[in-house]
Amino acid sequence: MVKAVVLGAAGGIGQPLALLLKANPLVTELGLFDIVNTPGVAADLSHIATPAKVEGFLPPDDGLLKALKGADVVVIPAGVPRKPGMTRDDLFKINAGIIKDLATGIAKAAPKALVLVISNPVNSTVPIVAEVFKKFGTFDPKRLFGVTTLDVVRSSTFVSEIIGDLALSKDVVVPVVGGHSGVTIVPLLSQSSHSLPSSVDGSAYDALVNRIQFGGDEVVKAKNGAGSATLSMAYAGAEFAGKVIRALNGEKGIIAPTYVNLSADAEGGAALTKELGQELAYFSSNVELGPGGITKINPLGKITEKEAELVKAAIPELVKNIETGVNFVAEAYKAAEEPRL
Ligand SMILES: NC(=O)c1ccc[n+]([C@@H]2O[C@H](COP(=O)([O-])OP(=O)(O)OC[C@H]3O[C@@H](n4cnc5c(N)ncnc54)[C@H](O)[C@@H]3O)[C@@H](O)[C@H]2O)c1
Ligand SMILES: O=C(O)C[C@H](O)C(=O)O
Repeated sequence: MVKAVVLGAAGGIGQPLALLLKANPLVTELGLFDIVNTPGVAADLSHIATPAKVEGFLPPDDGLLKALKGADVVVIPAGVPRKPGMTRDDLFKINAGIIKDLATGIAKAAPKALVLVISNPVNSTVPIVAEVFKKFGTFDPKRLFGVTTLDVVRSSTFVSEIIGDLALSKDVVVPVVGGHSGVTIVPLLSQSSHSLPSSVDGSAYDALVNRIQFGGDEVVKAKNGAGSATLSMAYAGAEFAGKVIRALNGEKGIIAPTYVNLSADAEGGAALTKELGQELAYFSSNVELGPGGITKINPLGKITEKEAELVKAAIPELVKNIETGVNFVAEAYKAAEEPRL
């Protein structure tokens, strides 16, 4: 029995993601929350012949808390997307407050849930969720994930395109580490499950790395003001949520890269910190998943000099993004009363 909840379920990502979760036979209950349209989305999905019982909630009458009650997994794609010319950090002003409020709801109604954050800027929204949970005394780093799967999906696709066989893309695995924006997205192409042709060196290698780092911009530009990646993100979100749910269900040996608090596994965090050469509270790396969330954070392992340079370039940006998230919550609570459950 698994209850999954989508916060922001009526949006561009939320709707197809809810569809894919409804299609997941392991999901037995699906709660949908948004500030608009969830009753309609829920009614529509509820006619699909799969096990999940679907319910939609709106803000009145504690809709958020009702949607979250009993949740095992909460996926958050709520918030505004980019338009051309914007960076993900430009979304912080609006999305930070939305994420803080939703995290408050989770702390109150589903403190044991596994929480998967999609809303941008992920490098900062994940620390916001953690800081809110700390205020409520419910923070468990093993249960909090920044969803970076789209970068992994893009890497698989772009690498198989270069190999010349898109049919391979479902098998191509490229670890992507760091964070989820521009230079913080670091593909470890040397660890790709499928070797790149030897022609992919020098400028061709740089172009591939750049395409993976800025794949989001490609979609934002093509959508021309109508938002950012939604369908590929829903696919990626469902893939990651599917892994988390399989692990929750007792399946062993599930590994995925995700942006996590490095205290989730003190030993793994320390090993990674040593590799990075400096302390960082959050970083995306391959993690092993179990029924309670993260069981192990894997270090980067053997990387090339070029990849080490990319990691080095990501660190100052990550430090800044993490600090922005942490400070936002500190400021928000400064004047306000301490939260109470
Ligand atoms: N992590 C990633 O790889 C990744 C990929 C794509 C998009 N994103 C991010 O996901 C977010 C959503 O993108 P989208 O294209 O679905 O946007 P969208 O505007 O289509 O949908 C967002 C939804 O959030 C809802 N919402 C707003 N405030 C809310 C609140 N307080 N509570 C609940 N719901 C609320 C809106 O009503 C809307 O339905 C954006 O921040 C975007 O940048 C992340
Ligand atoms: O690019 C964006 O703003 C959305 C998302 O983070 C993406 O990578 O597609």
